[in-house]
Formats: sequence, structure tokens, C-alpha cells
Amino acid sequence: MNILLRKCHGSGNDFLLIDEISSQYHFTEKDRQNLAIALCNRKSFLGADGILFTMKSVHADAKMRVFNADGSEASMCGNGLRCVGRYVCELLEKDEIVIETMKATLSVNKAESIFNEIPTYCVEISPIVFSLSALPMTLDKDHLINEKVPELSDQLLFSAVAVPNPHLITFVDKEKLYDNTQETIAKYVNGPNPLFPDGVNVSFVKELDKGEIFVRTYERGVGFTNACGTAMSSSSLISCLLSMNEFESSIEVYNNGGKVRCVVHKYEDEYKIDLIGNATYIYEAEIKLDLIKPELFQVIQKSSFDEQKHYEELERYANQRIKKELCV
Ligand SMILES: N[C@@H](CCC[C@H](N)C(=O)O)C(=O)O
Repeated sequence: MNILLRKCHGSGNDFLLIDEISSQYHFTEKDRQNLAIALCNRKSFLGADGILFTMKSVHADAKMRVFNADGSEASMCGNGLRCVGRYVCELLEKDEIVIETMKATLSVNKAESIFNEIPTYCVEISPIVFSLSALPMTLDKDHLINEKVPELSDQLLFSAVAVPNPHLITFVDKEKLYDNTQETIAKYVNGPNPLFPDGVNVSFVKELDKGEIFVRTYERGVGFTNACGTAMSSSSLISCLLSMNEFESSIEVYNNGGKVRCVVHKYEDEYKIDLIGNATYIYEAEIKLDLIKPELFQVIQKSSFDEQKHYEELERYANQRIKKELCV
């Protein structure tokens, strides 16, 4: 069969978007899993952090299903939702839509450009749940906000939140950002372990100036990525809870792939986060494959978009800022 793919990214977190609205592919669950493993393989011609299956929805403008590079399905993907959101907005010629995801139907709207001419979208990150059973995290308490977890470290303070995919967050100094502590912890909690039966996305966060943080994430099902949208949203939320930043104010979130903006909203008994950032198309490709052996896919045609060069300007700006603050 032939499949049309659109390679896209949000903050350098890159995906292959497969449009099942305009084409009828009839994938089984096993096909989706196998496609993610085969096409996201960085040693292949394509390579990506995940696949965004963009589908029809009964009650929303479209539905997004996200598969990590290891074939596991995630309940949510913030950077991916901006890409799917842009794609569906353009398909339906709308500026505001709602997208069904595994656990929630979320709003997406076209936003004012975050930097020069970069296509920018604002997505809703919700529901937000602190109960450890929601992650799930097995610990003898209900919540974990800025506390030690001796099984993980005798120094670091961790917070756990589901948005609704699971995140473990710790604020660190710049020396800890790039030593091997994060990788060691992330590999432990994403292998067979007593704390996180389903694994967890692990972020190390450095406070920069007021209203600015840097987030580095080891993603469940992928490994280190340039950025993780739900992790940057969760880190912004925790930074507000710890009074480093303010609710209802913009937080500039730097990452290894650029930067996004988050605004954390606090209502009476719930939180919601706006995640605002680029949704950039890199290329469109047509591949030919047999679903029995998708790893043997062939590329039939590929045509590039020329918007990546605009994104690279933001990347340069963000890198300079990071270099200055973190001396990397
Ligand atoms: N990169 C994503 C999150 C993708 C899913 C994650 N790896 C998980 O398994 O929860 C984002 O931008 O949020």
C-alpha cells in the first residue's frame, strides 16, 4: 500500500502525521504499533519521535491518536496537538477547532506568531490530575509536590502530575541538567520498577529569570527529545505552585529545540494550561510498504516545505539565550 505522510514538528519534537480523514487506510491496532516502530526508527530515511494519526471524530472536528517511537500509545501529546491542530484547521479552513484525544476533547486555535512568521497554535492542556493513582505512581501518599523520593534520589525534590499523560518533574541547578542523573532515573522509572508500572516522562527543569524556565525531558517510549509539550506545560504549572512564576502570566519555556509559551490558569478547583508554540511542516512524502513488514518501506516521492528556515531563526535566538544562562 502507499501512505502519504507529513513530517512536522513542535519545538523540534518531530512527528509523522498520517491523515486518515482524507484517505482510507484501515489500520489495525497492531499496524499502528508496527508503523510507529518502523517509520520512527532514526536509522531509516524518515525517523521521528512519534506518529500522529489524524482521524475523523463523531463529536469533535477531528481525533488525534499518538504513538511513541517504541509503538506504545500515549494519551496526549502537546507538541503533536499543535501540529494536528494546524493540519485540521487548514483542512477545514477554520481558525478554532476541537480535537478529540484519548481522554479529553481539547480546543486548538491559531495564535499570534511566537516569533517572526512562524505558524503558531495555542492548545489546551487538560484535564490536570495530581492524584498519584492517575499517573499511575505507586507511593504511600495521594500527591507528590516537591518532595523527596528516596528510591530515586536522596537530594532531588520531585513533583508528579498527569496532564493526563504522566510527568515526573524536578527543579535542578545547571550542573545537574546535563550530568547523567536524569538518564539514570528516567531509565529506571521506564523499565520494570515498583513506582511507575506504566512508565513516566521525566523532566529536569532549571529556573532562569522570572517568567522563564528551561525544560529537558526524557520521554517515555522515546528517550531524550528536543522538547515535550505536556512536560513543558506541567513544569510551568509546578513552577507556579512553587511560587517561582505566576498564574495567568506568560511563561517562556526554553528547550533544546527552541521555545514555547505557557499560561497556567487557576480556577476554583482545577487548572488548565495554554501551550502556545510553533507547528512547522518539514516535508510531505509518499511511501510504499507492506503492513506485514513496514520496516522495508520505500520512499516514492518527497517534497519539502520551506518554512523550517523561519523556525531556525527562533532556534538560534533560543540557543543564544540558553547558552547565556546555562553556559552550555
Ligand atoms: N512529546 C509529547 C508527549 C508524547 C507522549 C509521551 N512520550 C508519553 O508517553 O506520555 C508532548 O509534546 O507532549
